[in-house]
Amino acid sequence: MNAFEVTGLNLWYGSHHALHDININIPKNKVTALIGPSGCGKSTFLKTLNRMQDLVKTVKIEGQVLFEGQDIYDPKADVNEIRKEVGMVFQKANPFPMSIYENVAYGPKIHGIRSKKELDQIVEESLRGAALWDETKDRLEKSALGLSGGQQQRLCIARALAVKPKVLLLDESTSALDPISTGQIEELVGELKKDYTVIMVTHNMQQAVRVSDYAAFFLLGDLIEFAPTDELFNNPQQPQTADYVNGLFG
Ligand SMILES: Nc1ncnc2c1ncn2[C@@H]1O[C@H](COP(=O)(O)OP(=O)(O)OP(=O)(O)O)[C@@H](O)[C@H]1O
Repeated sequence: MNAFEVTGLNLWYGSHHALHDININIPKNKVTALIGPSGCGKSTFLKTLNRMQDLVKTVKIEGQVLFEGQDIYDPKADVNEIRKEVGMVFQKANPFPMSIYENVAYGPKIHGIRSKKELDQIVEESLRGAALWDETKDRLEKSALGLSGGQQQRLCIARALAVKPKVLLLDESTSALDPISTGQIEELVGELKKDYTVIMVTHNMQQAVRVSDYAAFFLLGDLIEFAPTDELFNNPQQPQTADYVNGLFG
């Protein structure tokens, strides 16, 4: 079963044609890594999956992106609902300057949940889901800005989980972290795929190998190859993929 079915996707920033005719089916409840050299369109593609590109004025998009069979670019599609179902965590942790509890409760409150009991439960579940509960349960009222970088990034994952998404998009979410925090998030991603589809941009090929089930290799706006991660790294079908995974460029 696929989470996303993308057909003939093209994207321009003004006159710059940044994604060329992308066709890919991204499987549900798996981890898919987007890899490729800097500037090849990984983040651009990731952001087409929850319409984050709508925020960039010069962007033009053609083609189709189906999420669970629904066309997310249909003029009648509800963008807020899409962004609730397809959550995103960025490269740099960006907790709100408020308590740990309020960071996680923020999204559910915006979506209309008022009951303290229900919010308490969502906060606990989300922090547990992000492997942060044990470290924070005694300091929920303390500022989120007092957490370490790795804890802040897991808090951002908890914040994304709190609105009960189906998909998590991670845009180089470990690139600013030390190896121990990176390892914790990689372990967490392995847990998350039981309940969520995870799509992650990573610069780090070892990370893609460690964490992902499928990998998509982008080069200069083209999707060159998409395959189970083992196959893409050990038996690439395209010469450009072979050169990249063998470290010839990038
Ligand atoms: N908001 C924007 N406006 C104009 N051009 C952009 C914008 N964002 C990205 N681009 C251009 O689109 C191309 C793809 O960028 P993108 O950030 O998707 O690449 P990437 O593969 O994620 O790179 P990196 O690994 O360095 O983050 C680049 O040429 C970039 O300069």
